[in-house]
Amino acid sequence: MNTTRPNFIDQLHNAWHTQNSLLCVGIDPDITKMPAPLRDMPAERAFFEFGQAIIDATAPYACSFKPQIAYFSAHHAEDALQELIAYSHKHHPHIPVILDAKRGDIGSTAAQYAIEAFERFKADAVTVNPYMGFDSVEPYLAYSDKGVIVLCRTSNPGGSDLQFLNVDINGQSKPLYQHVAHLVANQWNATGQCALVVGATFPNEIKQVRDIVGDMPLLIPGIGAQGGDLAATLAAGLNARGTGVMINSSRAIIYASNDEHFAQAAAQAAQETTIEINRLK
Ligand SMILES: O=C(O)c1cc(=O)[nH]c(=O)n1[C@@H]1O[C@H](COP(=O)(O)O)[C@@H](O)[C@H]1O
Repeated sequence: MNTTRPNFIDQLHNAWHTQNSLLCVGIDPDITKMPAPLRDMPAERAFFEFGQAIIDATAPYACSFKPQIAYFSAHHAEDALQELIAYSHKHHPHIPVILDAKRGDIGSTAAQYAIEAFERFKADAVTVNPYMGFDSVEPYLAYSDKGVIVLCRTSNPGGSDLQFLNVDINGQSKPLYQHVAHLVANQWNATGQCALVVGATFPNEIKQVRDIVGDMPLLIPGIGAQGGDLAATLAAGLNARGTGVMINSSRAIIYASNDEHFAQAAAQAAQETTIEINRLK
């Protein structure tokens, strides 16, 4: 369970300040959107080269990286993901890497997923689904220096199917996502390693969550390709210190261009997004 990486929450606070950035660069490699020379390579090699170029190009503008595991595992490219995270740790050690896996299962299986995230991939944090309750999240919390980022109010339209249902807690009715925010803030986060996912497509709900969780970090996907409102998101999500958020953008940055200058285009998109975030905050 030992790792030489610093504690995720400390890394994040450090990156917010030293990088002057609240931008999380999402790494969702899709071979069909890559430049021609990469499309012609075996997936494993293409994913690593693409990811490496994106990481190097966007590192000056990022507070975190978030590779999405499905893009790799769907194409038998988990080794490329592992290599990419090792590359990021080596060349950009001050930038935390979040493994977006959205895991959720009974404790014994969750323990294996935790090994996968933290020992195999050596991620600094992982996204998890709270639907199966506390014992499904506990195995990740056993890694005390790692971040555990719990889905709360997701960015997709279907998130409302369950997360918006009212639940009765001690005679008080509230939407399920608010109950998740309360649970994580008041019970699951005893070790201070938790964060929550809230979508930029729902700024009103981000505000509700921020009011419940105090300064807890929020991972906020949904700007860029999903059309979330950046200004409203920042107004709702920043904590009292003007930080507290990882504003994720994936496709709008990594596919800013699909010609041979894709990395330069990604750097420019990341820089512009960071400048815009800093202007609005
Ligand atoms: O946990 C996530 O990262 C996540 C949660 C959520 O509610 N919505 C959401 O889009 N995501 C992820 O964030 C990324 C968004 O990508 P773009 O829409 O291309 O910026 C994808 O990797 C999604 O899987």
